[in-house]
Amino acid sequence: MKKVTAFAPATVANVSCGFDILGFAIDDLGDKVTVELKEAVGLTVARIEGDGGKLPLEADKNTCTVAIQAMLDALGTQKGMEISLEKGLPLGSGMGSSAASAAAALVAANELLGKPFEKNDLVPFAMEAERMACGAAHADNVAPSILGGFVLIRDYDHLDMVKLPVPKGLYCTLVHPHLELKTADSRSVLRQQISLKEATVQSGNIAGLIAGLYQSDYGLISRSLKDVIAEPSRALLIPGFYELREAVMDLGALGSGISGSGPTIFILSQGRNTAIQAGEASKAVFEKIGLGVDIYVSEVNDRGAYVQTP
Ligand SMILES: Nc1ncnc2c1ncn2[C@@H]1O[C@H](COP(=O)(O)OP(=O)(O)O)[C@@H](O)[C@H]1O
Ligand SMILES: N[C@@H](CCOP(=O)(O)O)C(=O)O
Repeated sequence: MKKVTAFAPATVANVSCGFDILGFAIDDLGDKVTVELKEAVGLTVARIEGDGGKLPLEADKNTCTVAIQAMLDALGTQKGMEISLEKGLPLGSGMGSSAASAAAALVAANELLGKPFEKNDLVPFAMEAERMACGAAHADNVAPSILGGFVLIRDYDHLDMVKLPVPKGLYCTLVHPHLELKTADSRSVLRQQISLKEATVQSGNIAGLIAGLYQSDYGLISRSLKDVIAEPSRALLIPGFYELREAVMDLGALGSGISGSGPTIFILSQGRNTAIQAGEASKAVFEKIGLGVDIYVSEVNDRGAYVQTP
């Protein structure tokens, strides 16, 4: 085998109360990466489609190649590989765009090398790509993009990751306003200190959300979708954020929050109908503001990144 293509999905990081420690994967929407073995040692990005010419071709600046290089370094080997990227995700969207490219590249390269790594082991390599792209090696996009489902990162020092159960009938609506927000920029607006009271509130909510997922307790999930750490600073960067919340809660959604670092907003609902209605209500909110939006409705994707058969 000389050439492998893999797909990796979009992700919602943080999920309100889980700043940097929780994320889940979305169906269908994502990036596709083809990796081809070459004689001459070195990694090259040959083609990128769907990025409007915005992404770097340099191997040390593209998340595909940075992630693969980290994997080759761990193997203590060098290879010749040519990468082609089909960008399915908008940049700086809060849907884990940089992460999906890295995840797809790693799954393709790992397959090409005869699978020296389990999927779990690929996560630290993708984190190196996140470090390069947004200044922090956070795993809450790359882990769910690679592994699928809801993934909790309990601890970064030992990269202790836990895949959580997904209640049947849980749907996500993604509302992507046509704005670009770089993760590095929306990390820079965060407060570096929080009070004891805020830490207590946030811990209660993350614990509640996880218990709610295990018990398929929609009421508990809904009550726990609150963020007192990142949302207060970041919501100011997203017009219509609070109006949207009011509109979707009125029609029975479980909750809404900033997807990753924004500007995309995620809404969780019990059942597809509510998720679709939440999307329509959100569109109306943004139409009033005069801002275009794309709406996606999806279940939680349990598969994560996978190799595509030709
Ligand atoms: N292959 C890639 N795909 C997406 N973004 C990349 C890629 N390589 C480098 N980047 C950089 O990562 C940044 C986008 O990532 P980020 O701000 O984290 O977006 P998102 O919020 O959608 O995850 C951009 O500055 C972009 O230049
Ligand atoms: N935990 C990170 C998640 C960033 O997600 P992205 O999709 O915006 O890259 C953060 O909140 O900064």
